[in-house]
Amino acid sequence: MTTSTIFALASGAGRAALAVLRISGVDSARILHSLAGKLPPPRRASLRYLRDATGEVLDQAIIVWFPAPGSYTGEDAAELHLHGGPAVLSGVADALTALGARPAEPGEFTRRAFLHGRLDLTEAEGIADLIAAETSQQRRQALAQAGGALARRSADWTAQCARLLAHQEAAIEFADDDLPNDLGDRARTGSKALGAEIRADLAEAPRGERLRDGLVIAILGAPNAGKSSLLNVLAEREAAIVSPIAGTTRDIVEIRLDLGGVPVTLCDTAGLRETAEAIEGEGVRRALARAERADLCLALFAADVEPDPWTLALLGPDTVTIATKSDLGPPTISGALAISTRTGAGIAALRDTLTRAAATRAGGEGLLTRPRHRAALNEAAEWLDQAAGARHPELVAEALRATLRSLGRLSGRVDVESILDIVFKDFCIGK
Ligand SMILES: Nc1nc2c(ncn2[C@@H]2O[C@H](COP(=O)(O)OP(=O)(O)OP(=O)(O)O)[C@@H](O)[C@H]2O)c(=O)[nH]1
Ligand SMILES: [K+]
Ligand SMILES: [Mg+2]
Repeated sequence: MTTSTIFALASGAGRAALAVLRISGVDSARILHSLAGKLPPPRRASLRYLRDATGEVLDQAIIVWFPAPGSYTGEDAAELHLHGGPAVLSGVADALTALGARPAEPGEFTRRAFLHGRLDLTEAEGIADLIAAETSQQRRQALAQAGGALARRSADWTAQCARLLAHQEAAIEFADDDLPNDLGDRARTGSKALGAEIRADLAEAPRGERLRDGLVIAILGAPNAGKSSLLNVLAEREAAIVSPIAGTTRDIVEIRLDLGGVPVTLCDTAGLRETAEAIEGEGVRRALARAERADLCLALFAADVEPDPWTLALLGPDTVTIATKSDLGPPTISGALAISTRTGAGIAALRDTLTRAAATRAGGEGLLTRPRHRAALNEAAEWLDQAAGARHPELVAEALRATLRSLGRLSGRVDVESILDIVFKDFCIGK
């Protein structure tokens, strides 16, 4: 299927104690042999001198030989555990190129693993997510997907659907016989049940997608409400400029937070007010746009001023009302969580509230983690509705075949070329 032999640095770039270089493809054995001498036993680490064609020693390295099919890609493959210096890496890369290997494209190792049936598309996506995971919950979700949680579910749906189709086709086949024949009814009721099963998982899809993407929380309020001060307290560093001058913040300032395992982008925004000043006006426009896109807004009202109409207009189910500067007096708005960045009062309670809010929106690992999954399964569920409602046996069978195609798109068994590029473009080189 693939004729070239590829190589790439599988570990991080830059000077390091070790660097792991990975090789995969039909020429791996020959290349490893000319670089390091006689091949070591499969999957056993051996210490070797690596030499180029002139016999010059490039490094002393640990090498591991993975003959096909027992490798990550399913092809003949090898790993070189080198000393992580730039001259070692360039020397070995030059030697590999001279021996006929070429640098890998991003995600090419995993793409080959997919093509050789080592993993399905959802497992490949899980690996990309695992590499990108920043929090413990993201890691758990990615590990489950890489370990085949969605692949197994999708294989189960596919098997159920194939069985329904077989019943339906049998019903068509034996329609003229005198045999009692409820197979067609079974296919229709089974389609309905399978559709309901898929829809139950679809209902949970937003959580998995949100955990993968992370939540966006925006801080909003009038100028001097204490937005930047709050961002700095939650970030535990001076990320944004704080000053007594109203209209200090103009650009959106973003920091990353880990709220109980849910990754969050917290955004500080320009104070909301009517302004003739062009730059501040643009800041207000951006603040409102961010509020629109945010999963959650923190609406801030300072104790020393009356609530402003701009911030009041934002209140709703996805806002947390916060009374700031509680050291200056009682809240001016009811139902608010009172905080003071000056004394630290209410900050721990706010952190708890935010962690709970994050957990309801993205907490717990989800089975479906990408819009691609949702699209394929929505399509499958719609075809199952058609199968359940169709009168003509041929139409039931046709709808079930379409369901199989939609499910195949999820695992990557049909329409492969069109989805491969979308999935593997997110990968890093060496994976
Ligand atoms: N007394 C008191 N002052 C505070 C508190 N939090 C912030 N301030 C002060 O309020 C002023 C404005 O704070 P910022 O954090 O810059 O307010 P902001 O909402 O970001 O303001 P803009 O960016 O201009 O919209 C600063 O002088 C802060 O020191 C607080 O809890 N108590
Ligand atoms: K300010
Ligand atoms: Mg500010």
